Amino acid sequence: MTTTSPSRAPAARAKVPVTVITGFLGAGKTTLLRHVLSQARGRRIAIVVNEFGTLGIDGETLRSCGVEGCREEDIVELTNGCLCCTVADDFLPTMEALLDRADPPEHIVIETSGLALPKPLLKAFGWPTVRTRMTVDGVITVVDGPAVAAGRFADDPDEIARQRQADPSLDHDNPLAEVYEDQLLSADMVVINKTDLMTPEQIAMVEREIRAEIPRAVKIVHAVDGQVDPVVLLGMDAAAEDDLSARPSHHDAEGGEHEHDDFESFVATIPEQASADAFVTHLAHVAEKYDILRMKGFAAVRGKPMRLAVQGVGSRFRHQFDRPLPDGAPRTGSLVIIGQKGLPCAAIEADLQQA
Ligand SMILES: Nc1nc2c(ncn2[C@@H]2O[C@H](COP(=O)(O)OP(=O)(O)OP(=O)(O)O)[C@@H](O)[C@H]2O)c(=O)[nH]1
Repeated sequence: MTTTSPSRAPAARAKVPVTVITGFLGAGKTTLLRHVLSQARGRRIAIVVNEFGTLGIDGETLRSCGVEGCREEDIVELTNGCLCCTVADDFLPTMEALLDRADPPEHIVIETSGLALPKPLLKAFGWPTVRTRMTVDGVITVVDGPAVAAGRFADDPDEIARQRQADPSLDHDNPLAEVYEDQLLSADMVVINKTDLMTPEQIAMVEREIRAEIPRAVKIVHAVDGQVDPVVLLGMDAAAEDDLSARPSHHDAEGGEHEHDDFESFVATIPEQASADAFVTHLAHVAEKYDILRMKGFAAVRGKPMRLAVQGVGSRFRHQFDRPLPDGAPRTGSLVIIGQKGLPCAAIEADLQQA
């Protein structure tokens, strides 16, 4: 026989489960979220999207997902900076507003920005205004498998040894490694994504590396285009907000301060392009030349009534004509460009003026 404390049961049942999806820039979070929405089977899921960069492209991508039953008002964007820094101002009021709706969501999924450290967000679920009303069902960390296999998030051991002589407290020389590590350490489940671009040996190696990184038993799944059954992703019942000490973070070490000063982003306006393929080839070249981490946005192509959506992670690009450009709209486009601090924005912008 199971016994339940009568005083706890109703409150526990009333809590709305919240799944947090984290993962570095371009790992495939929005793609995974689209898949979840396409498989929602009538379940009322609200989405909160936070982006680094102000164009709101993830929100747009999700809104144009074309999934039946996916309502525009269920997608809320927070573009005022990284969630981990704006918890009290933006995040909590947004969550409360969702819960106060006449038809509150059955499940909320939060997509954090690719540069967010998830721990401050998890801490926010302990705040009195939301603590009794929602719980973190699970933290899903999406990993760009090929990027890990290529050593994108690895430190350089020689460089660390050299820097430690000057500063013994230093534990990373690669700013990407810090963000990646924090995101892994907060996970209840890790999705190794983009396995279509990996050999079985690379997948096994990345899985071993991830297991070595995380001190707890965490489920690891593999995916192509984020296609993991929502039954696996949602309903983990982890109550992560009660388990924060098992999820160490660089944010703790920094005394709760976290400026995103290792990275920078800007928006470039793009003239109408002569050809989609030539444009994307040029973008890949620019990404490579300036070591750009992420580019995403839209462009107009001569003679085409549809808008060209482009997504670049490093120098790997995907593009598609996704929707009609409004009549009379200027035939220019916009791209968000994100890189490490010191990105030569003016030079990149100049290179992108080629039509
Ligand atoms: N080849 C391949 N590409 C993928 C896969 N999953 C996602 N992508 C592509 O990777 C790019 C980035 O995917 P997103 O889902 O936008 O990544 P994200 O993590 O939401 O990106 P940010 O929000 O900018 O951090 C897009 O061009 C996707 O189509 C995959 O499994 N294989």
